[in-house]
Amino acid sequence: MVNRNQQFTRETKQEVKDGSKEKNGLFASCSFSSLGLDPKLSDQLKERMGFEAPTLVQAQSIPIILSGRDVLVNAATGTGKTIAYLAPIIHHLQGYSPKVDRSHGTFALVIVPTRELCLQVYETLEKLLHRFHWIVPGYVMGGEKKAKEKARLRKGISILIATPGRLLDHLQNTASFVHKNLRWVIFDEADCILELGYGKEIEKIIKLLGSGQNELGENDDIVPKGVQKQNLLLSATLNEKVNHLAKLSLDDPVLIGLDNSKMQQNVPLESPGSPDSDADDLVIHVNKAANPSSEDYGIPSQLVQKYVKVPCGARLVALLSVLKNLFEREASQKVVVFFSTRDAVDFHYSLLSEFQWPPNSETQEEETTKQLFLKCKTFRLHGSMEQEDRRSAFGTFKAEKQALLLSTDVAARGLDFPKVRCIIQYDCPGEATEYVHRVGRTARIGEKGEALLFLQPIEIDYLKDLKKHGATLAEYPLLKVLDKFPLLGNMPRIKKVISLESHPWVISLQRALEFFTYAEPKMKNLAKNAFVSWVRGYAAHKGELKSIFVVKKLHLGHVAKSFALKEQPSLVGKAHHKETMKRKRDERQKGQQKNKRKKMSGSRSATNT
Ligand SMILES: Nc1ncnc2c1ncn2[C@@H]1O[C@H](COP(=O)(O)OP(=O)(O)OP(=O)(O)O)[C@@H](O)[C@H]1O
Repeated sequence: MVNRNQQFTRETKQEVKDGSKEKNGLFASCSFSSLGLDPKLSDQLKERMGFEAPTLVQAQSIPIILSGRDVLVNAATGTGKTIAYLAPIIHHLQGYSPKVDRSHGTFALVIVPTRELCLQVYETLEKLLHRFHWIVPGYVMGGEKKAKEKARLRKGISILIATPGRLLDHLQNTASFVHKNLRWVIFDEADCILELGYGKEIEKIIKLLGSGQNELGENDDIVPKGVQKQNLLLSATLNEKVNHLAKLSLDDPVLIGLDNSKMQQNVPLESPGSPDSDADDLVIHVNKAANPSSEDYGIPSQLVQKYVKVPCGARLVALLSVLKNLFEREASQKVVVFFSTRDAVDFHYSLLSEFQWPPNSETQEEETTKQLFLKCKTFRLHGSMEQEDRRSAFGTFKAEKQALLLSTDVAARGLDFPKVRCIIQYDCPGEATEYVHRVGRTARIGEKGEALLFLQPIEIDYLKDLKKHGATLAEYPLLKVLDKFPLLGNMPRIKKVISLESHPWVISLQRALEFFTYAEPKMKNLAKNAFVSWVRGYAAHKGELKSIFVVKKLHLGHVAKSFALKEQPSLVGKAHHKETMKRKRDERQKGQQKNKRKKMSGSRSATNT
C-alpha cells in the first residue's frame, strides 16, 4: 500500500495550488512522478507517450485517486481525464505482490457509453501497460461476438473497458467472469451513459457488483487487506441524473471541478486523504452545475466559435461551400460534421463521395478536368453501420491527415481524433451539453480549433441558450466566402446580392446538386429518407428548445431543397403523414371552436343590448 502523504510532496501540492505556474491554464508545473506515480509508469508517460507534464486535472485527480477516495471529476473536454483515472489504477496494480495474473480476474472496470470510446480507452490502456505486460487489458462491447468475449473473460482480464448493455449481459450470463477482486469502477462520460437510457442497466450492474463500501482482500491474497472499493465518475458536463448515480455509487467523494472556487472548496490539496468534504455538500454542487442558467460549461478557451445564419433552402449549398473553402484554405486538416440523423449522414456521405465539379450538365467540354467537389477522403459514422465498418471508419479517420468525417452524436462523446481543426454542427445539437461535447472534438489539449454552428434565421434564439452556458459565438462571413467561388458558364456576377438564395453561386450549385440527386434513383431515395427523418428529428427537440425549433415554422419545400430535392416529397412516411394529418385536424377543430365562441359571444352581446 502506498503512503499517499509521501507521494504527494509538499512542493507538488503548492505548484498545483498555485495557478500562476500553470502553462496556458492546462498543464501543471510538476512531473508525473512527483504526483506519486511509479517511476516506470511516469517514464512511460513521458518518454513513450510524449507527455512532458501532467495536465491540471491529472495533477489534481491522480493523488486523490491514489489515496483511495471516491472522486467526481468535472473537467473540460480534451484535458486528459482518461490518463487521470487509468494511471493510478496501473500504479497500484503493478505494485501488487505476488504479481497480478489472469486467474485473479478483473480488478478495474471502466464503463463508457459508446463502442468507439471503448476502443479508444482500450488503446490508451494498452500503451500505458507497455512495461507491465502481466496486467491484461481487455474490452467487451455491443456488436462484438459474445462467444469470443466469453473466452477472453474466462482467460482473465485485469482492466476491463465495457459498454453497459454488454457488461450487464456478461455479469448475468458468463459464469467464468471473475470479478471478486474488483477494486475500481469508473463511469467515464457518466452523464451520457445515463442520457442514452442506460440508467436501469447501471443500477443492475452496481447491484451485481456489490456496494461501494465492500472491503476487499477477504477472498484472495492479491488485494492488500483493508483496501476499499473505489468508484470514480467523470464528465465534462454534469446533470441531475449524475447526481443520482453519484449518490448510488460514490462514498464520501471528492469533487474535482473546473471552477477554481469550487476546487478550493472541494479538493483537499493540503491532505489528499482527509475526509474534508461530505456527500451532501457534493450533491449541492452537482445540482448547481445542472442548473443551466448558473453554470458555464468548460469550453476550451482557445476554441474559436462561430455561427452561420442560412435560410433553409440554401443550407446544403452553404455546407458544401464552407467545406470547400476550409479544405482549399488548408489542404491538410481534418473536419467533423455533425448531423441529427443516420439517414442524413448516409445521404450527405453518398453525395460528397460522388458529386463532381464542374457538373455534367453545364460543361461538357471540361469532361477531362472533372473532379470530386471536395478533394478529401470522406468517412461516415453512425449507430446502424456494421460493427466492422464503424471500427474501420473510426480507425482510419483517426490516422488520416486530411479527411472529413460525417457523423451523428455517436462521435460527440469522448472521442479523441488527433488534429481535428474544425467542427461543423450542420444540425443543431439538443441541449447545450451536447454542443459542448461536439465542439470538444477539436481544440483538445491546448491545440487550436474552430467550431461552426449552422442556424436558420428562425432558430437564432438558440444563441441565447448557448450564451447562458458561457458560449458566445461570432457570425461567420458566409457571403464573403460565397463570393470567392468562380461562376460557371454564363451566370452573371451580380454586384449586390439581395438574398443568399439569389446569389449566382448558390443558384448554380443548388441546380447542379438537384441534377445529381435526380440522376440516380438511389440518391433520390437517400434524399427522401433523409428529409423524412430530419423533419421527425426536428420535432423531437425537448424542453425549452421546443419553442426555438418549431416544426410548424419550417417551410417544408425549403427543407426538401436542403436535401437537393426539387419539391417536398409526396410520400414522406406514415408517421410523418399521420403527424401532418393530426396537425391539420387540430387546426380545423380549433378554427371551429373559435367560430362557435364568436357566434356565442355575438348572441350574448345581442341579448345584452
Ligand atoms: N499530460 C498530457 N500531456 C499531453 N497530452 C496529453 C496528456 N494527457 C493526455 N493527453 C492527450 O490529450 C488528449 C485528450 O485526452 P482525453 O481523451 O483523455 O481527454 P478527456 O478529458 O477525456 O476529453 P473528453 O471530455 O472529450 O472525453 C489525448 O490525445 C491524450 O493522449
